[in-house]
Amino acid sequence: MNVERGLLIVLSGPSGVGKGTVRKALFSEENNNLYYSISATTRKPREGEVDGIDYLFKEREDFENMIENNKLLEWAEYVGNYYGTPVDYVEKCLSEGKDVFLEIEVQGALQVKKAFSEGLFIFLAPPSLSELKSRIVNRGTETEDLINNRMRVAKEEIELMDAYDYVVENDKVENACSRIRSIITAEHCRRDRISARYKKMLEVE
Ligand SMILES: Nc1nc2c(ncn2[C@@H]2O[C@H](COP(=O)(O)OP(=O)(O)O)[C@@H](O)[C@H]2O)c(=O)[nH]1
Ligand SMILES: Nc1ncnc2c1ncn2[C@@H]1O[C@H](COP(=O)(O)OP(=O)(O)O)[C@@H](O)[C@H]1O
Repeated sequence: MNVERGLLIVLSGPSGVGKGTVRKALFSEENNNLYYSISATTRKPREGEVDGIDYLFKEREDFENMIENNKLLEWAEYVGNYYGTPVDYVEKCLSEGKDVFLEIEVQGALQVKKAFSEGLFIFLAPPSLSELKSRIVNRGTETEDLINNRMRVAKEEIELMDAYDYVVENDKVENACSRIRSIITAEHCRRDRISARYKKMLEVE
């Protein structure tokens, strides 16, 4: 049977805007056809993070082998560490008609856009730069140097938001989630899957 390919959904935006929080909220609800792609990284696990759930934690050498062997759909070096999307999982889901959700930084999202222009690209934006900084500070996972580094990168990333299909403001987590759900629903309708089914039915008539 010919299965319609799934939708590749890319959520991106500056560090600290709430990508992880919004993604976890989205996945805490029932998602019939949405699958999260777990990234590989050379970053050390934070307290409470679990290998194989939050990330696939790798040594630099292992990550570089993945790059060399084309095991990554995209990868980026971000504030001193590598992050990348294992390609096999994404391809397998899409070919089975499942929607795949990537939560990645901006350089990586733009790489995916080049390879998969049919993807759905969503930029999560903070209500303001000062709110972004206080979210990073309040999260308490970064030293002052790293915070300044992330804010510097964030400003560069925000300038790239027009390259995305949609910009979603993360004022409240539940608002951002409902906007993202609406966008996914609308995208499925836009891609005309139902009309393709009808065309087949009409051919049989
Ligand atoms: N390009 C790319 N970026 C990723 C990937 N996985 C995570 N990231 C991004 O890397 C950045 C740093 O992630 P992390 O160290 O977990 O910090 P946090 O997201 O700011 O809490 C974030 O913007 C993530 O969205 C990936 O597979 N590829
Ligand atoms: N809508 C929101 N309002 C207030 N705080 C938020 C919101 N979304 C996320 N946060 C908080 O901001 C901080 C950064 O969120 P996180 O999900 O780690 O961001 P990212 O994954 O984009 O780096 C966390 O402390 C989180 O609880």
